[in-house]
Amino acid sequence: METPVSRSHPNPRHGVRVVGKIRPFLESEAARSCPILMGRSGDGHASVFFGDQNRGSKGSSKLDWCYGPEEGVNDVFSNEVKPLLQELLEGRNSCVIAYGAPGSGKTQLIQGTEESPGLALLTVTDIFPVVEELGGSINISCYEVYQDHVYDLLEPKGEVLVMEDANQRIQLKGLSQVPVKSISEFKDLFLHGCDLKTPSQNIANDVMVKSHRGVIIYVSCVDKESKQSFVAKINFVDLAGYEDIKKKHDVKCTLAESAKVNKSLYSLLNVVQAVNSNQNYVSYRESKLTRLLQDFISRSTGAVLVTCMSPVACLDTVHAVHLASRSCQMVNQHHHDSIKSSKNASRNVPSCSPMGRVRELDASLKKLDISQFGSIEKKGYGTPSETNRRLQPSGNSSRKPGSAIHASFKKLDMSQLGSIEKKGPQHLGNSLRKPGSSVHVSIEKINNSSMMKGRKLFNLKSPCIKVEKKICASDVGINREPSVSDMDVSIVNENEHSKIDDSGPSALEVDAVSVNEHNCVEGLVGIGPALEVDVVSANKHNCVEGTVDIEPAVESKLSSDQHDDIVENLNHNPAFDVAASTPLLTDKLREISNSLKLWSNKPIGISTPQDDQCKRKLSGDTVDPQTPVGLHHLDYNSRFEDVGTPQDKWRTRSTGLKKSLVQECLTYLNSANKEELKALKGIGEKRATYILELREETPEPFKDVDDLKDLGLSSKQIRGLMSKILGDLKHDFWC
Ligand SMILES: Nc1ncnc2c1ncn2[C@@H]1O[C@H](COP(=O)(O)OP(=O)(O)OP(=O)(O)O)[C@@H](O)[C@H]1O
Repeated sequence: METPVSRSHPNPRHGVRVVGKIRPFLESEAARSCPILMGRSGDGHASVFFGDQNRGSKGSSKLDWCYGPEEGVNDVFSNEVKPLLQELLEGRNSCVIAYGAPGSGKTQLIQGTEESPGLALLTVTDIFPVVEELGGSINISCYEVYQDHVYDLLEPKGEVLVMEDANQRIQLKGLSQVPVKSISEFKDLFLHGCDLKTPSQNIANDVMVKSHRGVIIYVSCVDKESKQSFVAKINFVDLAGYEDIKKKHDVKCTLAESAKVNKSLYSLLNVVQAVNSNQNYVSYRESKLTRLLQDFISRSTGAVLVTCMSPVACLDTVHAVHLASRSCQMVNQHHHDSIKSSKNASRNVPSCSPMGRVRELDASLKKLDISQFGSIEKKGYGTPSETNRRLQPSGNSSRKPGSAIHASFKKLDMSQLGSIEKKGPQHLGNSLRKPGSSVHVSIEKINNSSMMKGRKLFNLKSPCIKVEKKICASDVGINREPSVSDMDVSIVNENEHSKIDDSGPSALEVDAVSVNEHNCVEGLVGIGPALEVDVVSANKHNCVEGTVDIEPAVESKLSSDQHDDIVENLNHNPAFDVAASTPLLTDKLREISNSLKLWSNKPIGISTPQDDQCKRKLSGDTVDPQTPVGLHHLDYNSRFEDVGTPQDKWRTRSTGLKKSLVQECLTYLNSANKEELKALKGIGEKRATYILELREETPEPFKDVDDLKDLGLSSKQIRGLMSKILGDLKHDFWC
């Protein structure tokens, strides 16, 4: 273990720091080999190494910082928690989360013991005198999240409801707040009061359960300067242990229980990642845990997620740290910057739209350290140097301001999980392009059966080329900042190997394209109405990896055999195993599969003007791609209206129909009067009154089906409720 390096404090402390803490060896572990090692850099970051035997699942992970076994809880407190307390006393919420595999020291870190206090007790000890001096007070709540339900640990009653008020603050209805008048009172309540039989144990009949537990410390004070009173809170969360549910299972808790725990942990890490990469949409609603933490984890609050590790590497720990690593600030900083510039460059799709959200979520995948997915690297591709040689530009590489970029992506081999190779770059010389001229990006996706292709010409009021990495500015010589927002390509990062072309009519659109130093295209690529490639990123071997989402084809359709082949390939791709522990990727794979199914189900009656060209390209001829003529005039409706059986049309529309029916139900619940509400299945006097109360706080409290869970309704009850509403609507319609 190396000597500690002093850690830099980001200032101000916003977002979530993801740090590691390796606990000391226990007696039983001392004799064992394969310790976890760490390295810390002078610029305030750390890497955790897992040793040779874990190399298969990636030998190291980056974190925002890491504390070694020789460092105590006090070190974590002074470096990570103290800066948050400063903010707490100024009225800002914050949060400290202990995450990790079972037995990694989470409870010891958060709760500790009388002799060796954890972070929560150290916090109260630290702030108590200050709050007293300010004439303020401290209250606490202790809770447990078990199977996506929240329970009070200090005054156990029914379930605690997690709700959002009119100011979009989270209210924990039914969670008691107990005043604490001294540090010893806090100790009694926190260390001993919560150790009685918990609600989850009651539910599970005394069986050992896996649940998240937390203590919220509320500080009520009067601001010295403004003389205004405020309540700020800090939440200490001891998460249930992350466990690979595929391995031989602990008989004490069920598989379903572990799966639920992992799901909530994934959703938490997704939230942390979204916050740290400054995404517009943060999926707090994914689980009760994230909903509960909504007020504590945001860009405007400070938080720290401590990834606890046993000192001996085991697979659960390795996976837990890898997952944490993708959410850390350091890993997401670049992505944050690129999203920011992407937003500046502006696109037609507003980021708050569902598609925008999907794209932002997908974009986050790109910032995964791709070597995590080493197993999906395209084999036989040559070393980076070989690749570079092959990709040397053949023409004059100098580029003038305003010149055009032609990024051509060829060969989408679905069996490689959507690997896209940028082949045969050619420079078209000093193709001058003035502001207002166009960029032609051609996207071509060809698998063995020449699936599809398409391209986009988009107009630029000014060049939108951003120079990055190893690009020599004099070589490129292009304006670095787009000055006009009217452009379809948000970011184009190019290097000296990029190819230029500025011909062809408009057909498809591309969101963001970047080229890394190995001449690989990476970024977020959305291709208009015809195709959809969400995330593409490149690894160091010049292979593009990521998630590819393909929307209904325009030019050709997959036969069911082709579809099965692709799904089969995806299923047999070693990456799929890795994906199982990487929720976003798994979700995307599911989406790919669904999209492909949908696709193969739809007969598309569009002629395939590019067929010949596809064939020519497959046969190896280098031909500049041509935009499908008139493709952009077609919208989905016109494409599907005149083709297929009524059943096909129904399938095409049913998703939209379902969504609108759900929306109808929510609108009904947001507007029905008390009597109408009470006439619904599952809604009695109490719930109807409660809904009306909610409406007073927020005019439309139900925006999502998940919101109905806040009424304490089970999924079955929600289905019954919706059936009743829809039944009534149907009745009204026919009468
Ligand atoms: N800093 C430490 N110093 C000494 N022992 C420690 C330390 N941290 C943890 N331990 C010991 O390691 C063991 C596991 O710790 P702990 O119960 O905190 O893990 P956990 O991650 O909360 O486990 P679980 O997920 O099963 O609740 C305990 O025996 C604890 O005493």
